[in-house]
Amino acid sequence: MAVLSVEDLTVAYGDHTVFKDLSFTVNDGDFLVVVGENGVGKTTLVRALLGLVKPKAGTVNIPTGTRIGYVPQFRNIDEEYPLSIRDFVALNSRQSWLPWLTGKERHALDRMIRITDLTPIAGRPLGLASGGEKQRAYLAQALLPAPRLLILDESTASLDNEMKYNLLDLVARFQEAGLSVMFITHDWDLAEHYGTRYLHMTKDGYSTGSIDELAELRKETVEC
Ligand SMILES: Nc1ncnc2c1ncn2[C@@H]1O[C@H](COP(=O)(O)OP(=O)(O)OP(=O)(O)O)[C@@H](O)[C@H]1O
Repeated sequence: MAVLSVEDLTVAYGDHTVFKDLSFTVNDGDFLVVVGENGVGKTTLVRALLGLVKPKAGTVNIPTGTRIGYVPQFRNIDEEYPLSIRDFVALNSRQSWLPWLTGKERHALDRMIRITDLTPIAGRPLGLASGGEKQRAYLAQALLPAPRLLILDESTASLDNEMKYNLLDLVARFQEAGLSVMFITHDWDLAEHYGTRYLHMTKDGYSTGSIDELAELRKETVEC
């Protein structure tokens, strides 16, 4: 079943059309990798999917009640940031109106912290965490409400290779359990390793298809 289907989507900032007539679908359990050069509109697409920019034309269809988790491209967390890793992850946990966490919420939080290997450092201020630890905390926060679709915008860009694979292995475990993933990246190796489908955006248009087709496309493309 489709978690997300985009039809003939056109987004512009003023007179500047970023992309035009874009159509693709993400089904349950898909790992869609979105690749393309700087400035082709990958982040703009995510913003349109999240309702942060209004499309000029076309539609974004997401079944009612679908939860979306989102890990953005940049976050400025400075060293003074006061929340612990645990409290930061917990910001996304409150499902009830109560000002404190219920037993069930606390249980889900502890479980997520464990799965994302944050237990030994959960009490540490987020601002003092390493880049990789921060990424795991952002991921844990996004996954806590059990989204059906997770959008990762360049979430591995600042990590070394081993950390990139660690983080995405974690994401892949959730995908095996049914999560759909949309991963924006410049890294075609990562895209081929984890993706099941691809969306390649260019200045002149786009293509989409299975991950095997991405491997073919890669041979013909200079940008990777
Ligand atoms: N708020 C805005 N107002 C006007 N133009 C914008 C705005 N945000 C982005 N743009 C422009 O839209 C185009 C697409 O930007 P976007 O950030 O979506 O590209 P991208 O593919 O994510 O790039 P990158 O890979 O460098 O992150 C760029 O030309 C950018 O300058």
